[in-house]
Amino acid sequence: MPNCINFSDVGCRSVVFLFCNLFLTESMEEQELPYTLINVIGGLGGIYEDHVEFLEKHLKLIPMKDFLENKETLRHKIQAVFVWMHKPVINRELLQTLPNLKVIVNSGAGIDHFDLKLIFSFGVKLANTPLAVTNATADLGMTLMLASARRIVEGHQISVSPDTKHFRADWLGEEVTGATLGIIGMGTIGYKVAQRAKAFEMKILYHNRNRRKEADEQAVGAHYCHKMEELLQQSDFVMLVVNLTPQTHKLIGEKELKLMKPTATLINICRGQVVDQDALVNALQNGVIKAAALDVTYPEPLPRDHPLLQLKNCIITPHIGSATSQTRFLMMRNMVESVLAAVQGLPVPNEVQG
Ligand SMILES: O=CC(=O)O
Repeated sequence: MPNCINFSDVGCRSVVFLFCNLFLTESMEEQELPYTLINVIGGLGGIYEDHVEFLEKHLKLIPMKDFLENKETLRHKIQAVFVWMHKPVINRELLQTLPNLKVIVNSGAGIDHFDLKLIFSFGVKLANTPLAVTNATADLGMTLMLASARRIVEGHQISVSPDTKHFRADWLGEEVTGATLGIIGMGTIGYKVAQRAKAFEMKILYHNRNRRKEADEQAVGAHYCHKMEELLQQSDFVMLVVNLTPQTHKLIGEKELKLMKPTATLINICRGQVVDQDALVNALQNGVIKAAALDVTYPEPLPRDHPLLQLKNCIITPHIGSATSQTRFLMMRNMVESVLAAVQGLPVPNEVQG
């Protein structure tokens, strides 16, 4: 029975697919498609083409533009809001406008862009897609670490440059194999990073609010650092994988960067605001640390004249942790599944607890 599935216990992507299939097939037959407001700009233009058929089979999608043009007719019908990629504007006014709203579903794991107290005060549920994004995001963390260590972006630029004199025998990167990786935030994604780093024979340190079970630590050979300072001082690569909360806002600032080795690299795959960006620019310009590799910044994208974009020792990707076709499709399916469960009054998979 779909309402018996505890998705938080499901570790295997294929099992999630299987259960989703059962759930979606049953619910489709029994229910009128739920009216779902979707935060895309202009028609369904912000949705991947190969998602549209699936989405329209299960949900009656109302793009924001259509909603705004026919607010009075639609507002009582909307049961769900589908927040796809863009930062949503879920504010009091919208919540007041939608009296029958049951659930907001968010693509991705991070929910720092929602006012949870406000949403829950309207009796509305919130669901995200934390399981779907773990592998792709951990893969990107490894990609950034390797790309930075081996200077892949510079290497590419040299290779495509018309000036062949750019090839230099003394052009060297750093070895990842055997180096020390400090993971700050050992949730599901942090742990996936550790599993991958183990295969690179890295020494793994981690800092987390709660220490992991001994068996988890042993499985990846990770050593717990109660004090983050200890991890910063010892690591060759420091990877940030925390949720953005008031406690983690600018967690890494001038003081923390100074604790890092001058040969170390900072990798950020969580949220830009976890790092004091001005302090990072200063550290990269003055050799306080060797390099940075960032999938996240603030704002996103950075203004074209931002100093981080001028630095050779900083590589930046445009917040693409979950951006693989497989993961994005799974996220979308998980979100549909949460909408269908909520409108049927069933336990909502991936529901964020208040
Ligand atoms: O940023 C990506 C996510 O929140 O999953």
